[in-house]
Parts: sequence; structure tokens; C-alpha cells
Amino acid sequence: MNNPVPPTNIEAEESILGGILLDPFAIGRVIDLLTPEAFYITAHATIYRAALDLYRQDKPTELFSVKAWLSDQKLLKQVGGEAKLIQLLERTVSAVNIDHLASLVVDKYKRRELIAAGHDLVKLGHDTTTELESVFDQSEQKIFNLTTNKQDQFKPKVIGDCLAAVFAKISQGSEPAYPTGLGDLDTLIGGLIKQDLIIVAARASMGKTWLACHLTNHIATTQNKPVVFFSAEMSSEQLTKRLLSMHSGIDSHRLIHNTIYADEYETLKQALGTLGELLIIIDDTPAYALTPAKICSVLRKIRHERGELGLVVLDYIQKLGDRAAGNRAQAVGKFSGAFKDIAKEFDVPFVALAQINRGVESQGNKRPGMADIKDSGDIEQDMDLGLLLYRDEYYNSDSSEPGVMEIIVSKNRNGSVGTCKVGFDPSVGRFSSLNQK
Ligand SMILES: Nc1ncnc2c1ncn2[C@@H]1O[C@H](COP(=O)(O)OP(=O)(O)OP(=O)(O)O)[C@@H](O)[C@H]1O
Repeated sequence: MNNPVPPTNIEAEESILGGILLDPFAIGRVIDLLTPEAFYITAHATIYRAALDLYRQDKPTELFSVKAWLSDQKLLKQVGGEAKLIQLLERTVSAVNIDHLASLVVDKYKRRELIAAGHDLVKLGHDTTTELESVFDQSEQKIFNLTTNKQDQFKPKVIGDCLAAVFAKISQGSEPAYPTGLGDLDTLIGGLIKQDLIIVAARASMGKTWLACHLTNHIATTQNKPVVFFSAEMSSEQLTKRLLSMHSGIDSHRLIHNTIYADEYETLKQALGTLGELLIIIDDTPAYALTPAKICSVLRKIRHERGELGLVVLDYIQKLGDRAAGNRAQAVGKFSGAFKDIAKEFDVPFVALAQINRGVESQGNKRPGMADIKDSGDIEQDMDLGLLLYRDEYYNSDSSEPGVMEIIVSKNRNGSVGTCKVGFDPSVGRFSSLNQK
């Protein structure tokens, strides 16, 4: 196979360096974007490194200083001597376009990185001594590292910059949180806050998925932003039927079994219309294939095509990863850490459902606590908000509180803890605020 010339933009590299030699303030405009590694020509990277070092020492980056620095480091000859620096300077008229030129150089650098990652993937593919799953994981990670701009997004900021951003948000009245539509819960938690990892935990069949459907539907309806539901538990068909049941009020079991009554068709059609308007995106990749890298790449694509995300939901955390692995708590902890990072990176609330240990059944008071979360690992530290669900009628058929779900706010980094009660109809997954009845 012939080796094509790697993507480069030598002219832009030269103009950037010329601009830096010409204008003492120019480097400050590209320093966050451009690293020395981004230059294809080694001599260019060395000259840029010299300028960076001078800039960090608060020294000018003009010809004489750069030449002196290179000479002191015995690098002047290597980069082509003083003649090279003069040539760069003479070819440049101004540094006015330096930011744009930097983005062109970075673009080519990332393409070269992609090609290098491609070669690594080929090597990984040939390495039959490594388990296929690990090969896939490593491959995804390589691409993930390339496509995330975490360094750019999370670079250190001086407090003045933080204050400016904070003030802009306050004066725009920008919403840091999305109401859940359940008044009492919103009073306690102040809505679902962007960048928070929210864990909704309960025993099987308590209503976690229904609550996730409610939040999905409410945020998609009120915020008009994409809500992405990763359903490792149910197929997209089952989940769609759940959402359709919420909208139509038609019993979910009958929808699941495709046995609706003739007089329900009209209602069904209306529900199809309203639900079809919402930007709810279901990803039912099976649990074994659903890695944080995969979640990120799906979210990145959706954000690119549809704009800022409103909510991410995952059903459910213990279903992911190698379930036969020895240390499940560690494995689950790895996921919760990754979900917190995703919430931050995408500036979105991330709701992850979680199972509760069976042990809670043997307690006198069957209301779960944080310690009851299965394979809890680091979940407790990673989460910003912990919601534990409890229904008395789940345990007592003659419960004095039928149709009521308790939402126990057991951890809340941004507000109070406590319990609120909401109305819940499990046949159609509808939730209501009891105080507003
Ligand atoms: N059509 C229906 N009529 C009555 N109850 C229903 C109906 N559909 C679902 N349910 C009830 O809703 C509850 C299931 O809710 P959901 O699936 O949200 O629970 P979950 O906590 O996510 O459970 P799991 O972890 O098992 O998935 C169960 O108690 C089930 O009996």
C-alpha cells in the first residue's frame, strides 16, 4: 500500500510563527488552542515551544528573544539558524488571522492523530492474544480520546472569567435546572440540575422505569430539547409503548400485547401525534455493548445534529459491564464515574436507574437507604442527587396509601434531603403532585 502524504498545512504553520515573531500579543490568542505537537515540522514545533516559554516568563516573543532562547538551548542550528527566523518574519504581513490559522493547523494535526489511531486499531485487530471485548474497548477509547475536547472544555480558568460567565447566566435568567413537573419533588430538589448525576434506585418493579419515562416526557415536552434514553433493559418497542401508554391513558399491558379496544383507536392516534412531536431518542443497544465511550459518541452525534441536550437517561446501571466479573462494585463504580463526567461534558442532567439489594425486603422498614444500592461501589460519592423509591402497596395489598409513591431524597449536593409523596398509576405510568389534586 502506498503511503499518502499526511494532512498538513505548512504555510499556516509558518504564518503563525511569523505572526508571533511580529506581534508580541499574538501568541496569547492561540496559546489555549495550539500545542507544540500540533506542528508537523519539528523545527516549527521547537520555535513555537521557544515562544511559549518566553511568553510564560512574561518576556517578548520577537526575533531577538526567540533567537537567544534557541541559541541558549543549542537548538538554533537545528531549526535552520537565524535565517529561518528571518524568513518566517519576512513572509508575514500581520498576525491578524492567527486564531484562524491556528484552527487550520489543529485540524490537520487531529487528522494525523486519527490516522495514527487507525494504525493502532489495525494492530489491535491483528492481536489475537487479547480478548475481543478488550480490543473493542481499547479501540473505542482511542477514538473517544480523539473526539473529546476535554482539554479545551475543562482548561483552568481564572476567577474573573468564571465570574463573567456566571454573571451572563444570571442576567439572562438562564435556567440551571429543569422542573420535574412534580411540585413537591421540585420544592425539595429544585429540579434536575445540569451536570448532575441523578441516581434513581428501587427494588425491581417499584416504578423506576416509569419515573424515568415521566422525566423523559416532561423534559422533552417543556424544554423542547432532545432527551436521550439509553434502554439497556427494554427494547425501543417496549419503551415506546410505555410512553404511548402515558400519553394515551391506555393500559400498558394491553399495548404491550397489541390488544387495544376498538374505541381506543382515536385516543391512540392522538397520542401518536403528540408523542411523535417530541424529541425523544431511544437507544436500546444491549447492555454488553453499551460502554461510556459508546454513550458519548451517540450523545455527541445527537448534540451535533439536534443541539443542546435536555436530559440523558440510562436504564439501568448494574446491567452494564461484565456481570460475571469478580468485583462488581468496582465495575459499577467505573460506570457511575463515567456518567458524572458525561453529565459535565454535555452540560446535561444524567439520570441513571439502579437496583436495590434484596436484603431490604427482610428489614422491618422496607424503605431503602443509600447503602442498599446494589454493587454500590463509588455510586454514592459520584451522584449529586439520590432518589430512592418506595410504595407501600408494593408490600401490602391492603395499603392505606394506594396509588402513592414515596420519593426519598437521600443525597442532594445542591439542596435539601427528605421525602415527598406523589400520585402514581402503574397501569399507565402517570405521576401527579398530591398537593395539587
Ligand atoms: N398495565 C399495568 N397495570 C398495572 N400495573 C402495571 C402495569 N404495567 C406495569 N405495571 C406495574 O408497574 C411496575 C413496573 O414499573 P417499572 O417497570 O417502572 O419498575 P422498575 O422499578 O423499573 O422495575 P424493573 O427493575 O423490574 O424494570 C410493576 O409494579 C408493574 O406491576
